[in-house]
Amino acid sequence: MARRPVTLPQLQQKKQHGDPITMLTAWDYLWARLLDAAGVDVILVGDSLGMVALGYSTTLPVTLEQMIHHARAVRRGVTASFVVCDLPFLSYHESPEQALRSAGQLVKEAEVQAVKMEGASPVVCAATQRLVEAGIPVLGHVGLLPQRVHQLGGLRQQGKTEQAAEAILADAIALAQAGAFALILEHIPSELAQRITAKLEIPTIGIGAGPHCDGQVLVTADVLGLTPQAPPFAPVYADLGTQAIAALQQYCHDVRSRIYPPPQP
Ligand SMILES: Nc1nc(=O)c2c([nH]1)NC[C@@H]1CN(c3ccc(C(=O)N[C@@H](CCC(=O)O)C(=O)O)cc3)CN21
Ligand SMILES: CC(C)C(=O)C(=O)O
Ligand SMILES: [Mg+2]
Repeated sequence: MARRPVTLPQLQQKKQHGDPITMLTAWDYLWARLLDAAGVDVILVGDSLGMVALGYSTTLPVTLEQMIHHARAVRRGVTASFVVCDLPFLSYHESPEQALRSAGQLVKEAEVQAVKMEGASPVVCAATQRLVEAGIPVLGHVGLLPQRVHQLGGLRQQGKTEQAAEAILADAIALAQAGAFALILEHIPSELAQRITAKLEIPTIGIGAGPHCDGQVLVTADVLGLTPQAPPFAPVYADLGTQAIAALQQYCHDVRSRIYPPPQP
C-alpha cells in the first residue's frame, strides 16, 4: 500500500512519542525513489552532494543553481518522504532577505518542503525567523559545520571542551527560539547531544552525535559503501561499491568474450 505523505507536525510528534526520526540524503531521482520506497521519513538534499556526486573536496563550491537542479530531480522521485534541502555556502549569509530569496527559489522551483542552514550566527538566526515568518520551515544545524571547514581547520568533532559545549548548546537554543522546526547535531560528544535533546522541545537529528538524539541522519552513499572517504562515524550497511565494480567487470568480460549479447531469437 502506498505510504501517506509525511508532514511536519508528524515529525515533531515523533519526539513526544519517543519514536526516532529516520533521515538520509539523496541527490537525484534514482536515489530519491530508493529512499522513498524504503520508508525514510525525511530526505535531505544535502550540499554533501558536492563531495559525493560532484567530486569536490568540500561543500563550498556548490551553488544554489546546482542545489535547485538536484532538488528538482529528487522531488520527482518522492511520493511520501518529507523533503528538506540545504542552502549552500553564501546563499544565506548576506542577509535574511538573501536567505528568503534563496529559500524561496528552492520552494518555488524545486517544491522542497523545508530548507536547512548551518550555524546560529546573528544573520542565520534572523534568516531563520524571516523564513519561518514567510511560511518556510527551517531545519537548524549546529556542531560541526562543514561550510566552515577552512575556519575550523578540518572536519573534527566539535564541543569537546566545556566552553565549546556551552556555545553549541546556546546555538541550539537560539535556533529553537528563532523558530527552527528541528535541529541537526553534527559530530559532537553524545553527552552534549543528550543535553541539547533534553533541553529542547523540537527534535534533534544526530550525525555522529550518539544515541540520545530524536532521530538520525547519514549520507546515503556512506551507508552503502559507495564513498572513498566516509566519516569515522558512518556505518556501512552494504558494500555496494565492491558489488557494483564486480558486476561491471563481469559485463566488460562478457562483451569482450562475446558472451553478451546472446544471439537474437
Ligand atoms: N560523504 C560524506 N559524508 C558525510 O557524512 C559528510 C560529507 N560527505 N560531507 C559533508 C559533511 C562532512 N562530514 C564529515 C566528513 C569527514 C569527517 C572526518 O573524517 N572527520 C575526522 C577528522 C578529519 C580531519 O581532521 O579533518 C574525525 O576523526 O573526526 C567528519 C565529518 C559529514 N558530512
Ligand atoms: C550531513 C548532512 C546533515 C548534511 O548537511 C549534508 O549531507 O549536506
Ligand atoms: Mg550539508
